[in-house]
Amino acid sequence: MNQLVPDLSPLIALPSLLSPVAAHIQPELTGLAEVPETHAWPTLHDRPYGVDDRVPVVDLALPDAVRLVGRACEEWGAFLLTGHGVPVELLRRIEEQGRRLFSLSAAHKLRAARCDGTSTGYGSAFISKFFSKQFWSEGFTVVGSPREDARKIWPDGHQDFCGAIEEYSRLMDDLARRLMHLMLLFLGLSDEEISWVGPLKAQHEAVPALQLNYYPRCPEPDRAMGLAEHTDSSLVTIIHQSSGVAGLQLLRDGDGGGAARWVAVAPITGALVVIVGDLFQVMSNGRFRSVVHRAVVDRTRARISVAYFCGPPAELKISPIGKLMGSGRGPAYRGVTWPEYLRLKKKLYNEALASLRLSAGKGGEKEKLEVYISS
Ligand SMILES: C=C1C[C@]23C[C@@]1(O)CC[C@H]2[C@@]12CCC[C@@](C)(C(=O)O1)[C@H]2[C@@H]3C(=O)O
Ligand SMILES: O=C(O)CCC(=O)C(=O)O
Ligand SMILES: [Fe+2]
Repeated sequence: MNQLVPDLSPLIALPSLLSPVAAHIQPELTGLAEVPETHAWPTLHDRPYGVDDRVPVVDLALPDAVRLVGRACEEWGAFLLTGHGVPVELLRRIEEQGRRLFSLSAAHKLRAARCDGTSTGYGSAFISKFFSKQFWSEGFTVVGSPREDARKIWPDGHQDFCGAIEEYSRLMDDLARRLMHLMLLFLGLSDEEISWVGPLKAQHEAVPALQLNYYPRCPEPDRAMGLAEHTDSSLVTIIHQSSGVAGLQLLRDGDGGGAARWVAVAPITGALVVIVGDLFQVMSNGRFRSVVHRAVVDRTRARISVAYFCGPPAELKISPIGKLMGSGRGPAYRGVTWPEYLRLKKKLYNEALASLRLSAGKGGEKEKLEVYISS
């Protein structure tokens, strides 16, 4: 899929008009009879819907998982994953803890408000600052340990929440590494080429990043936006979504240059959603594309999603892998570290990836293979 840069001009907010903290504070949305003007999005249905498109479902337990994962990443930049081995009980637990958090009063949740200068805690997703309309959602961001923020909310009762987040992050990290291993095998790297960088992983641990999203039910779902279109900055993202409540949509390129369309990701019980992130697009020199996605809301049911962002260790520069460039082709992107890229994303939003692009002919000198995934 081409890197789609949406035309945000009608919705761009004048940041100076927003107070620094106001952007993170949501009015109580549950129970409103209509969508207030502050949350009414005029552009929700600007693109057609691909009602016949089916997001691929990949069973990780199948012997040809490498091909299935690789094809889905090439063609869609995302897929539904079954056979992943993550216990249903853990998915239930993390969702329950999410509901426990979001059902607290606004004042209670705001004890852990994400403020300017901090990147963790309770508030709207940071991309909300690029829009004049607010999202119909609330978020809770964890980077590293959840304990400090969770203690602000539950001085004595944070153990269950933190235990679930920590166990979930561990399992998601293992799964993300397994998936990236398959993705690199599909792209033509050998086990040895992937595993020689294993020791790097031990030296520099990647910091887990996780986002709990809560989308209250909405009286006018055609007017409200849960989470605006974006790509993820990660290498890969794994999402668990409430079963039976649809909301996640992928933007799919039109065939033969036709109009791009939104495709709904079915909320299949127990299936996780895997999304290719911007840093994998860089690492694969554009062979796998990060997919533009968004979340819409439901009239009768609230929805929860838990997104795990797998990124590289902070010190490691991610560059296009030499072997994937082919003879005569140079790197399409300059190398970047995860923290540097997150900063770019916060400044440039959906233009961050394009800002790394090297123009043709420039950057012929291949940067050294810098991947860290162990076998
Ligand atoms: C690791 C991260 C990815 C993320 C920024 C963050 O530091 C934690 C929150 C993540 C999230 C979730 C919602 C969409 C998104 C674009 C955003 O506003 O915050 C992503 C960020 C990202 O992928 O850049
Ligand atoms: O709610 C969803 O399914 C999408 C969440 C998402 O895209 C994100 O947290 O980055
Ligand atoms: Fe996302």
